[in-house]
Amino acid sequence: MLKKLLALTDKSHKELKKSILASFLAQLSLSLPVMILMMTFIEILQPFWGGEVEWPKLWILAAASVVVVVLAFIAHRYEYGKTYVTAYEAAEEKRTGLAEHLRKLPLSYFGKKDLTEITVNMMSDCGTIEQSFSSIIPAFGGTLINLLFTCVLLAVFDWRMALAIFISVPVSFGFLLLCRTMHDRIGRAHLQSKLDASEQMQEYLEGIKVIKAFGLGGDKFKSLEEAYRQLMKISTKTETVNGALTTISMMMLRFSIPLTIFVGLSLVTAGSLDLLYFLLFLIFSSRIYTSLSTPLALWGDLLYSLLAIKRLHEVYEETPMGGSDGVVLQHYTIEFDHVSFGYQEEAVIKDISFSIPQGKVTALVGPSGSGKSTLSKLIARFWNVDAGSIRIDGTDIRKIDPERLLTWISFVFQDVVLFNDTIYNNIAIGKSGATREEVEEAARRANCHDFVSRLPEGYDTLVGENGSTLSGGERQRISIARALLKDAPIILLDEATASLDPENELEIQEALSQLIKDKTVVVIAHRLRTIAGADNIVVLENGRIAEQGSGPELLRAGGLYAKLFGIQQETAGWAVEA
Ligand SMILES: Nc1ncnc2c1ncn2[C@@H]1O[C@H](COP(=O)(O)OP(=O)(O)OP(=O)(O)O)[C@@H](O)[C@H]1O
Repeated sequence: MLKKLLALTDKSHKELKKSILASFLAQLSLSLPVMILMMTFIEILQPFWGGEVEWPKLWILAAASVVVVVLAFIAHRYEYGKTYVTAYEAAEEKRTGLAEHLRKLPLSYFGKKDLTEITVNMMSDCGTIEQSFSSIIPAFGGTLINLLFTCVLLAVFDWRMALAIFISVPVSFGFLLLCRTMHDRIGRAHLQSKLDASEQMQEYLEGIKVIKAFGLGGDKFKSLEEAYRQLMKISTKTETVNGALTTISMMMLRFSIPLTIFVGLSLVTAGSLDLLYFLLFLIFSSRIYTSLSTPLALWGDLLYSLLAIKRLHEVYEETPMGGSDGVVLQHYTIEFDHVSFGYQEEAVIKDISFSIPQGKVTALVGPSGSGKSTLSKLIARFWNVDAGSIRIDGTDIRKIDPERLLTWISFVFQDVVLFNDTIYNNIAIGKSGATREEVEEAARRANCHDFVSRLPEGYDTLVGENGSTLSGGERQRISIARALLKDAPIILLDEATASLDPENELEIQEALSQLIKDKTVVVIAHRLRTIAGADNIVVLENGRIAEQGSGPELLRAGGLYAKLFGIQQETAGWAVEA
């Protein structure tokens, strides 16, 4: 049950059971001295009701006390080790498992969820799991088992007194169970509010340049402030409700005290319970209620953890893209066969069929929003098509595992993604196990070597977050070096030189020429002169193919391509005028 409820792996389930057992043993080790004390009292007070003190028994009890102290020490050490180790292991397992799972999800998932939500899932929800595994679930489970154990033990002494002591336990937990819907509602609102505040903070930090440039500090800060005020309010409300419910349940629990006194006195008066036993039951019951306050106080936290775990597992319920990782491709001709696709309901690509021959350069052109980038990302299976199929070497790409498919494809985008790592490592991710010579050779061919050599630490220079210490052109060349190292047979280029100065552009054009030699290339072009020599130019308009052919053919045809070409010729002479 625990395994299903918390969606645990076999290993975590086993470890969690061990930490509950450890918590039980630790609590038992605290109860045992009280029992020994009870038995010692009974023994010492024997003369009061006409018996005799049995000294050997007292010596055994004294020895038992020493053993119990040692056991208590061991049990607490074991509990500490088990609970924390289990918690950190479970959180680590969840975080890495989640990261791995996310990698396999289609990009459409990331369209539905933004990055902040995923980050909160990974950090905050996993943190809640860490806390619940270290201090909530073991303590809760351990106390309940200890309670059951004590209940049975006391029932052996006198079942009527045990019943009077424990009767309020199911009542107060029953009350908490009845209030679960309220707990869940507030817990969900709290989690959502935390997410909203994180989103606001992320937007604030990401947009700090724009905020400064446009003087939006006041407005943006106000919405951030409001998000945190809301979080403060809902946090206070959560604590108030939790506190009130816990207090009520504890009061219910303590109803058993007068009941125990009443039952005890009745039994003593009727002569069926010794006064001494009655007093000892009273002492013991007060201890039980103190230890019971732990699970009652943890109840709210437990439900909150379950909500966080549930939210985390909604991510796991998203199905990764299927496909075999054993597919082998011999040729790299790409065919679009009546492909339609839309990010939402509306189709962005409409019944498109065309072929991208192996070893040739195919350019995709068209007005902004016509679907060029979408087509290139469909080749890499970032999304599955809605209708029709895309085939490489005759194999429908939906039959190929996405990670396997990407081994044959290299991307060079305008918005280069670099990791906050050394230049060397940023290039080396192109090929696992690449040698230093291979990395430097790729850097040379991508025109990176000269600028890298001028840096104080050369290839070991850290590039900052997303390469913030490098220029746009340098970042671009590193991404080309990475693609050169990967040496994939299919290259997808999203016109990489559009935003660069002429000198940088030349260097990148040279690097790109190296990259695309003998490859199957799909290039998305914004400036038509850069793809005038492409083998085939596919002109898109509103998600459909308007025309295709070579540059001269299309110019002669006088269609959309010729029109776009004409516009670009006119704007080529544009200049800022005072
Ligand atoms: N992730 C997305 N989610 C929803 N809609 C999207 C997404 N990406 C693109 N679109 C929409 O799909 C359409 C085609 O976009 P796409 O980026 O393929 O066009 P494009 O021809 O490459 O444009 P541009 O030349 O401006 O880069 C546009 O209407 C765009 O708004």
